[in-house]
Amino acid sequence: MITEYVHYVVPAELAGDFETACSKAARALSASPYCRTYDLSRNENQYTLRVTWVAPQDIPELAEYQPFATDKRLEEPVALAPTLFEWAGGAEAFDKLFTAFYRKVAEDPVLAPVFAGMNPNHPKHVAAWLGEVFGGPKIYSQQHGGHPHMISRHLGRALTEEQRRQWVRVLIDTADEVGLPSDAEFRSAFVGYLEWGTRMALMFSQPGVEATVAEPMPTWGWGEVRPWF
Ligand code: HEM
Repeated sequence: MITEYVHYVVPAELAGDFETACSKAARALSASPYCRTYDLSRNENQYTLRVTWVAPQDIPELAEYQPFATDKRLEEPVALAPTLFEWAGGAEAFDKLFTAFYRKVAEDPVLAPVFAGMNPNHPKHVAAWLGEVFGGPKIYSQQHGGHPHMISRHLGRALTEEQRRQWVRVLIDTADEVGLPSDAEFRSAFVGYLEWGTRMALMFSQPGVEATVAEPMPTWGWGEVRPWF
């Protein structure tokens, strides 16, 4: 495992082009089996790209922006925090969570009608989605159509705030029931993603919304609080 940092100084008039190139690079990073996490931070006209690679080969360049790269370095992480996927218990934990969740959904007066025509493999697909977002294998991207497919499954559904809240509430109850880690750090990251993800799903589902489906998979990390390990 290795972390790459690239520091860029980009003139204001090229900031838009730079960010477009970064979105393109994000899609490549998201699809790369060698890339574990990435993020881009900005401070006025300075950007820092941080990428954690499984192996140091296959590192793509933002070629046209190399002239603006002022510093590039590779670091062996001293102690890399486990991914949320690993901390949660891996693929088995996510399968267990969503199998139990959709059993409860079928009995829930608010959610059952929404999922009445659900594909029987839906729980497995959502488990693969969340596992990948949380740093697990890129199964949803490689086998289930990735971000475009997930977004397209919500388009036009006109979900309501009541349904969104109930989805979150039932999933949190299920997480307790199946014994997902209950430490404050994991739960804060978990609930943070659920809040973000469900609000995005609600937004994309509204009538007339045309989503940019070609966005890369989101990746979720520990956020402000890291685990004690
Ligand atoms: C963090 C939030 C969410 C995530 C990660 C998520 C994930 C997904 C994924 C991955 C799919 C496509 C499954 C496939 O590939 O077959 C999907 C479909 C769907 N989602 Fe969501 N979803 C979220 C929020 C919601 C909410 C809040 C609702 C409604 C209350 C909802 C309703 C649906 C429905 C009805 C489908 C289609 C199910 C089917 O026919 O198979 N989703 N969702």
